Amino acid sequence: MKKRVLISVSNKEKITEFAKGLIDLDYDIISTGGTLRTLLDAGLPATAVDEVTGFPEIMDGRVKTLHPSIHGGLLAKRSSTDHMKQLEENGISPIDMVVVNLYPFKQTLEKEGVSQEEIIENIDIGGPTMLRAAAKNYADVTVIVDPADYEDILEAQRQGTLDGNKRQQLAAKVFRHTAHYDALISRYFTEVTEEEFPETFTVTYEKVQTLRYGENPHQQAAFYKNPLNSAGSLATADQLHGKELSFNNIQDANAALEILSEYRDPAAVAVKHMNPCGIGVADTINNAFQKAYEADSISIFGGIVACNREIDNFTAEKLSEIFLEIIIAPGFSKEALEILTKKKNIRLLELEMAEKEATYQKLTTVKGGVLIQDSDAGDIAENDVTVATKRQPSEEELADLLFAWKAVKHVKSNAIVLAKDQQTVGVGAGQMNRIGAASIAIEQAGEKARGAAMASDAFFPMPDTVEAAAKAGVTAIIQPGGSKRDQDSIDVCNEHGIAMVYTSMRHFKH
Ligand SMILES: NC(=O)c1ncn([C@@H]2O[C@H](COP(=O)(O)O)[C@@H](O)[C@H]2O)c1NC=O
Repeated sequence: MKKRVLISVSNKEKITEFAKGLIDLDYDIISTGGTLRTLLDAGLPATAVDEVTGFPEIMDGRVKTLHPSIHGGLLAKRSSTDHMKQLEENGISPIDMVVVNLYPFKQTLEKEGVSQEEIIENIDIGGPTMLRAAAKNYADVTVIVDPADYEDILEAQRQGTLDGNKRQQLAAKVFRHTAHYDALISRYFTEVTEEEFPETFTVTYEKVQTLRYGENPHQQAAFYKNPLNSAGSLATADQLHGKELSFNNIQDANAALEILSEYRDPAAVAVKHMNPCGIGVADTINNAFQKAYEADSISIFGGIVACNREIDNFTAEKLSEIFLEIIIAPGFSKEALEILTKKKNIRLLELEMAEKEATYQKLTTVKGGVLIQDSDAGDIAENDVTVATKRQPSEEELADLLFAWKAVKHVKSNAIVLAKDQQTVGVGAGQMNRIGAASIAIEQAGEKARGAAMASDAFFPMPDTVEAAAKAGVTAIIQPGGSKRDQDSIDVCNEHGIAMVYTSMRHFKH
C-alpha cells in the first residue's frame, strides 16, 4: 500500500517543492482547502480532506480535519492488531506523515490595531490536534512542523535514516512548538482577564543564540528572548562591530540599559559586574561621558558604556582611549564608527533606546521553584520627598539627591551612592552592612564627598552612616525613612546642618 501524507499548512513557503519530493518517494497526499489549491495549482496530485472524511469543511475552516478518519489514521498503533482491526472495520486508512504549521497567532497579536475577533480566529485548533496526535504516535508517524526541516526529511527518506530516533526528535520539536504556541495564547488570555499570579505560570522564550559559555567557562549557556515586546532590548540590538556577546556581556549591557532608562537628558553609564561605576548627565553626550569616566576612572577599565545619544567623533576619541568591552548607543556618527572600529576587540551595539519600561514580571529561580515579582518601576518626583531635617535642601542639592536616588536603585544592596553636579562620585555596592557600603562610597569620593549628596537604597538602622557622611562633608541625604531610630539620624543631620529627605520608597536590589 502507498504511504499517505496529510499536508495542511498556513505558511506555504517551500511546500510545493517538498510535496513534489514526497510524491517522488511514492506518497499519496491529502490536503486542506488553501494548501490543496496551492498543490493543485502547481500541478501536483492531491486529495481533498473532505473526500477522506466524507464531511465538508465547515464554519469558515473552524472544523476541517477534526474527524475520526483523520485522527484514527494518525493514532492507530501499527503494532496493535486490535487498532489495525478497528481501522479496517471503520474504513479508515493509516496516515504515515503529517506536515502542519499553524495559524500565525503571534504575528496576529503583533499587528497594529488588531481586533480581538481576529486574534481569536487565529487560534489554531485542528492543526495542533493533528500535530499532537502524530507526535504521540511517533513510533509509526513522522511529524513535521518546521519548513526548515523539509529538505532534511526528504534526504533522510532517501537514505533510509528516517528511523524511530529521528521521528522522536521531530515529535519533541512538535511538543515544544505546540507548548510555545499555547503559552502565547495563555499569556494573551491571562493578560486580558488581568490575572497577575494564576494557579500555574507558563512562560515561553525564543532562542537568540547559543553562547560560548556561561558566567564561567565550565558553564554552558544560551540566550533566549521574549517572543513579544523585545524592542529596545539587547535581543534586537544591531551589532556593528566586534566579536559575539558573552553571557556576562549580556547581563552587564542589560544592567546599563536599565540604568540609562532612568535619565532623559544626555546621559552616559559605565557598568562593571552589573553595578554602575560611573553615571554622568550633562548638556551633551560628550560631557556626560566625561563625567561618567571621571566618576571612577579605574573601575571603568574593561567595562561597558551605554549612552542615550548618538556617539559623535569627540566622544568616540575619548572612548577609544580606554579598554571597553562594549559601547551601546542609539547611533554612531560616521567618524565615530571609523575611530571605534579601529579597535578590534570592542563590540559596538546600536540600539534605539526604549521609553522607560512599565512594570514587567521579573523571574528569579530558586532551588525547587521560581520567584516572580513586578520589576522595580518605582520612581519619585521632586514633590514626593518630605524633608525630615531643620534645613531644606537647596535647588542644586535636590537635583543631585534625585539624580543619586535614580542611581542607587540600580546598585546591589546594601547600596550607597554619592553624587555631585549630576555625576556619581562614590558608589558602595553589595555590602552586608550599610556603613560598609557608605565607607566604600566615601573613600572612593575622597575630596569630592565635600558638598555631595548621598542616597541610601534603604533606611538607616542607626546613625553611623549619617555620622560618616557628616565627617566626609556630605551636605544632603536621600533615603526611604521608616527606621525605628530615624530620630537619631535626624539629630546627627541637624547637628551638622545636613538636609535629609525621605522618599517613603525602598529600592533593595539583591
Ligand atoms: N479546524 C481544523 O480542523 C483545522 N485543520 C487544520 N487546520 C489548519 O488550517 C491551516 C491550513 O489551512 P488551508 O490549507 O486551508 O490554508 C493550517 O494552519 C492548519 O493547522 C485547521 N484549522 C484550525 O483550527
